[in-house]
Amino acid sequence: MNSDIKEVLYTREDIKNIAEKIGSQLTKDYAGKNPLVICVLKGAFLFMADVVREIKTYAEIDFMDVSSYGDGTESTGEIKIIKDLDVPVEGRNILIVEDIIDTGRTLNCLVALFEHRKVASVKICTLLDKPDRREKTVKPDYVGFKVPNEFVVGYGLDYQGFYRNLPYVGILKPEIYKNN
Ligand SMILES: O=P(O)(O)OC[C@H]1O[C@H](OP(=O)(O)OP(=O)(O)O)[C@H](O)[C@@H]1O
Ligand code: HPA
Repeated sequence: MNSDIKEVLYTREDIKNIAEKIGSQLTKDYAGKNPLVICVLKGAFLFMADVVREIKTYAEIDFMDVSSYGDGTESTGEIKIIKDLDVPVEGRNILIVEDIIDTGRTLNCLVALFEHRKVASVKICTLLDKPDRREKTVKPDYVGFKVPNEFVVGYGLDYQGFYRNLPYVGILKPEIYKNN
């Protein structure tokens, strides 16, 4: 699996450090606000686990499974809600935790959905931001790292279901996905 990686961008240590930094900011920003912290499955599961353990104030957590249509390296439009939240969100302060913002379609749709559900506030925390690929407006509030316009995997991010268990973020060798 490691041999499919062209370059390691962020190690587990880098990610641990940035999660601590973001977590301490979130602790300040959300003190007294009882946020609902939402993990967007599946990609955000590891980063979510890191970040919530660094939030030192009351916070509820929930999970949503959304997927862009299609299953290659290109996302193809609208999102599909596979699993919705367990709790109502009207009037809540929502923090969405994501692994990556790429074209922005997923988060653009999700933010619109939460606004439609009349939340008090909605903010975005993402491990990775790939701004060069943006098609839809998304303004992340907490960003771990900006990544170049390359297909990255690991630490939750997949290619066709694999590589999520890599303990780092790396660039996938193009020959891996170009052969498919
Ligand atoms: O900004 P975008 O172009 O919309 O891309 C970002 C989204 O794509 C990935 O999810 P995916 O739909 O592949 O599902 P997964 O999290 O289960 O891997 C990623 O986890 C983000 O949710
Ligand atoms: O670079 C990426 N890697 C994995 N999944 C993704 N979903 C959007 N962009 C990416």
